[in-house]
Amino acid sequence: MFPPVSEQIALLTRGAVDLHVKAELEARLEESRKTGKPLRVKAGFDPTRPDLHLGHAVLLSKMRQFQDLGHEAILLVGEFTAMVGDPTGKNDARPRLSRAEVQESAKSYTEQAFKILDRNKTIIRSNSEWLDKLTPTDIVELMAKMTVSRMLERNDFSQRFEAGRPIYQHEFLYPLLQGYDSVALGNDIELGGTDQLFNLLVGRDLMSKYGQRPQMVLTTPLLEGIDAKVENGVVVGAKMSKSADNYIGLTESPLTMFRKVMQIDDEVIFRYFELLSSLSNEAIAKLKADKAGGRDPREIKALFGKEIVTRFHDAQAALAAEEEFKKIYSADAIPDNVEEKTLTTDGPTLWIAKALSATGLVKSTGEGKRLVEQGGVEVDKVRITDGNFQLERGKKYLLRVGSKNRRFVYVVVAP
Ligand SMILES: Nc1ncnc2c1ncn2[C@@H]1O[C@H](COP(=O)(O)OP(=O)(O)OP(=O)(O)O)[C@@H](O)[C@H]1O
Repeated sequence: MFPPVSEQIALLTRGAVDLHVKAELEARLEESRKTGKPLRVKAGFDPTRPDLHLGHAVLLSKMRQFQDLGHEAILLVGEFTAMVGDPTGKNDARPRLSRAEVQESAKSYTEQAFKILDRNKTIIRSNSEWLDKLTPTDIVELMAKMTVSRMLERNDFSQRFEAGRPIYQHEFLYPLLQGYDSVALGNDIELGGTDQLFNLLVGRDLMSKYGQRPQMVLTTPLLEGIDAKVENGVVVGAKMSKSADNYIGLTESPLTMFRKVMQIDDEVIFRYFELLSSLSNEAIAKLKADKAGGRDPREIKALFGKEIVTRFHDAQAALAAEEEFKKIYSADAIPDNVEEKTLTTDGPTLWIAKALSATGLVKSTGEGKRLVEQGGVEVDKVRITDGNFQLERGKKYLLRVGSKNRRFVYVVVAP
């Protein structure tokens, strides 16, 4: 019932960063073919915020591959652990959430996960099922299985410790509780982003210490946010996350998704192709060569934008989003619904900075003047850089600010 092991390995290891135990994975896949028992694959998400984004899609897509090969996916909702707060990558302890907040987020995000996972082949479990029931004795036993020095091996903890920043006791509990989830589930493998490696390995250790067969661990790359850049050939930037506001959410509208894709750096877009596109490596290499050969990078980004909108909405929405985007944002396009405002002036003319601030395109005349001098303003499609530029009474002008997020207003200066 399962495809040959070599085929499964080829697919599952594509794009995986750490696979600690490739030989073990081969052996367990072999075993599952013999017994007909699927591997049980765990991935945990803490419902700290109600939305999933393309970064999460990297992990969920790997999970989906396991499902497509006939294995069993366990989507572990970290209801309990979200209240503790994962210290991974954090300089400070996270704010802790209430149960009601967590339950609300959990509902929306399991639904969103089914945009990628096969609903009929997914088991959803919440770690409140077992963690709520742990007694103080159980917790002492759990804590006795890990040393403080092992915890301090973790970069974010050791850095905080050395810098004299507080590490609270409950933060040490987090990896233990996440690991205990694996003990409770008895899964064969756990998936996570590379930032989760420490937590996943704690789970592996704990399973052995509780006398179970230890889980295998497979991590997937972290997708950088839409604000990432390339420096010396390397993608640099924070990982995509809601808190950094550099994300593309799985439920965002087709136009928003498409617009955000078009905002991505011309080089960084290839990272998105590699991690999320269904194009083959050869096809992606060809796009890179096209770009080097002078192909307009916007065309390449639009290909990715359409693929993503098609995946999370549909093909028709993707075409419509591209059309709409061109209308609003392409070089000379003026959108259909530009507002018109009539402004009055006491003098013979109206100062451009005043017009910009009166229409709300900028917050103050100071900001307006600066923006003009920096070249961020067009009047009737012509860029102006004179901070004292004047508009004449009785005339109508089209003002535009911004380059990526362009905004327009028609201004009529009252006679
Ligand atoms: N940008 C990303 N790219 C790839 N994987 C990601 C990304 N962000 C989160 N993940 C992975 O998704 C899983 C669930 O992450 P989770 O929802 O707990 O978010 P998180 O990493 O704690 O984000 P945040 O710090 O914004 O709350 C983890 O395995 C994590 O590594």
